[in-house]
Order: sequence, then structure tokens, then C-alpha cells
Amino acid sequence: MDRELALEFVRTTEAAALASAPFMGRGDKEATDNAAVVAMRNAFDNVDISGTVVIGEGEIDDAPMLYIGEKVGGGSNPQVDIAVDPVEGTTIVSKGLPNGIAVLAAGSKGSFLHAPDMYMDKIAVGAKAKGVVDLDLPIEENIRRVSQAIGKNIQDMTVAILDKPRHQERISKMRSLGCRIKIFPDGDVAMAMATATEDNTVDLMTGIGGAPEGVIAAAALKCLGGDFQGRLKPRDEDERKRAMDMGIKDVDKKLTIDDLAKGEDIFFAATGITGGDFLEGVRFKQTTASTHSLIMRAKTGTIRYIKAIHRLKK
Ligand SMILES: O=P(O)(O)OC[C@H]1O[C@](O)(COP(=O)(O)O)[C@@H](O)[C@@H]1O
Repeated sequence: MDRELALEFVRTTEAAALASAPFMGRGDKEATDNAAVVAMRNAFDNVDISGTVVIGEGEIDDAPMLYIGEKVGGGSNPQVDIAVDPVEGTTIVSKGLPNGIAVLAAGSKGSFLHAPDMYMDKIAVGAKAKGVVDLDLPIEENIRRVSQAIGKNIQDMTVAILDKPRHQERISKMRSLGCRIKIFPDGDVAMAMATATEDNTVDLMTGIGGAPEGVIAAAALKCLGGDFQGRLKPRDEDERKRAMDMGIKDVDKKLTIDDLAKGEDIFFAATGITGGDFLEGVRFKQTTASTHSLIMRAKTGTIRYIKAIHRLKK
């Protein structure tokens, strides 16, 4: 993919963020998401790719736009796979909490695991701890390994985990080690990224969240030079079958960052909707709105932050 595409991709996440931001705190998850989906879908018409959504808003039957399999883009760059989440953290945005982001990952065909909509166990770390974590090890051992790799005492480390009942045992184990813990309500893509950004606020993220979000986070960490592992967590035989129907032969396999986001022909864009660990949220003034975005490319490892002022009437 051409490097020039970076700006076109980030326009799609800006559009999603600008459209969903007015719904902040209004308690309407559907309206928040819908506004972002429509805006992002429209913005794709100006992106010079011939793209296919591989991770999106769901199946064609129940999701009118950005459904899995939908063709997007009005251009020539051949065969691009797209993974999107126009609002990653609909609950977050509908409550006005931090770290609601609009995200997109784009890769040459076959870059992304076609992840079914089910749970995935995950572990994410930044560049200094690349290669030292292993999803098969107890969380205490992973924390110890990261502590050594990054040269930080365990008590000074921050480990993030989603605030869900399924994580109670893991949180107890983390507490017994004495590390600092960030228990966040939603939005594990942003928190996975927060392990690997320049001023990282988190040293390790662990826990079970959405599988599609796992693929998107892996793409982001690919660009940021961090590491990520995941394992699908089907809750019943139906979900297991669904994963197999989507082409995943070994559903229990530990998935490496390369299994989830293959190769280096990958772009990743995110725009803050509500402010958070590494992006400001959308801010409205009388006639303008500002957005804060991140656009990255795995091939070069370049990370660009873009602050944009949008004239609301134009
Ligand atoms: O809320 P659950 O079912 O535990 O799922 C966790 C997943 O949901 C999210 O918090 C996103 O939530 P939204 O559906 O509100 O956008 C992800 O970040 C996370 O991977």
C-alpha cells in the first residue's frame, strides 16, 4: 500500500470520531455507534483502495454498513483488507468515560485473522518486553518477566485489566504480587496500545475481551513495535463451530501477533472520541471541532500524531 494512504485512512477515523462525539454521555450506545458507522462508511468512498471489510460491524444480515465482506473504497490500490471499529467503547462514549476511540487497521489481503465475534484471552506489552510474555504462563510469571525486561520494580509497574467478574481470580493474583493495577470498564484496544506508546501509561495488559478487538490491537502493536498474544475463548460448542466455519482450524491455539496481524504491510489509525491515555477527545468550539489522531505504518514504524481543526460549516 502507498504511504500516501495514511492520511486517507486517518480521515475515516476522524469522521467517525466527529460524528459520534456529540453523543457523549447521552446513554445511547446505538445512536453513538450508528453515527460513527455512517460517517466512516461515507469517508471510505474517498479512500484510494479496493478494500474488503474483514472485521467490522457484524454479518450482512444484521449490520447495514461496514459488515464483514463489504467492499469499501473508491480506488485502485489493490486488495486491501480492513478491520474497523468506528466506536471502540460504545459504553464508554455513551457514559462520557475515557478512552473511547475510532479505529481502523488496513493490511494487504490476508493480513488479519478473520476473528469471530467471541471472547479472546489477551496479553499485550510494549517494545522492551517483546518476546518475554507467554499466554500459557501464570500472570504472576508474566509480570515478573516484564519487570525484568523493562527494568522496573514490580511495585512500580502498572498492569491493566478489564473490570469484569470473570477476572476476579486474575486480579487477586496480581494484587498478591504488589503491582499497581488499572481496572478499566471497557475499551481494551486503547489499553493494549497504552503499553506501547511513547509515554506508556501501562506496562502490561491482560484479560479476556472481544476477539475482533484482539486483532485490531495486534495490528496496532505491530506498528508500535510491541507484542501481543491471544487465544479464542468460545463459550459453547456453537461458538467453537462458528470459529471453525470461519476457517480457524485449531480454535484453542495460542495466537501470536503474527497469527493475528501478519506481515508488515499494515496501517493503523485511531482518533480519540473521549480523551484518554494517549489521545485527546473531540473538542467543540463555536464553529470548529478539533480531533487528535494517531496514524502508523508497520513497514516503517513511523508513528504520527495529527491534531486537526475542522470547520463545522464546511
Ligand atoms: O463487555 P464484554 O462483553 O466483557 O466485552 C469486552 C469488549 O467490549 C469492549 O469493552 C468494547 O465495548 P463496546 O461494545 O461498548 O464498544 C472491548 O474493548 C472489549 O474487548
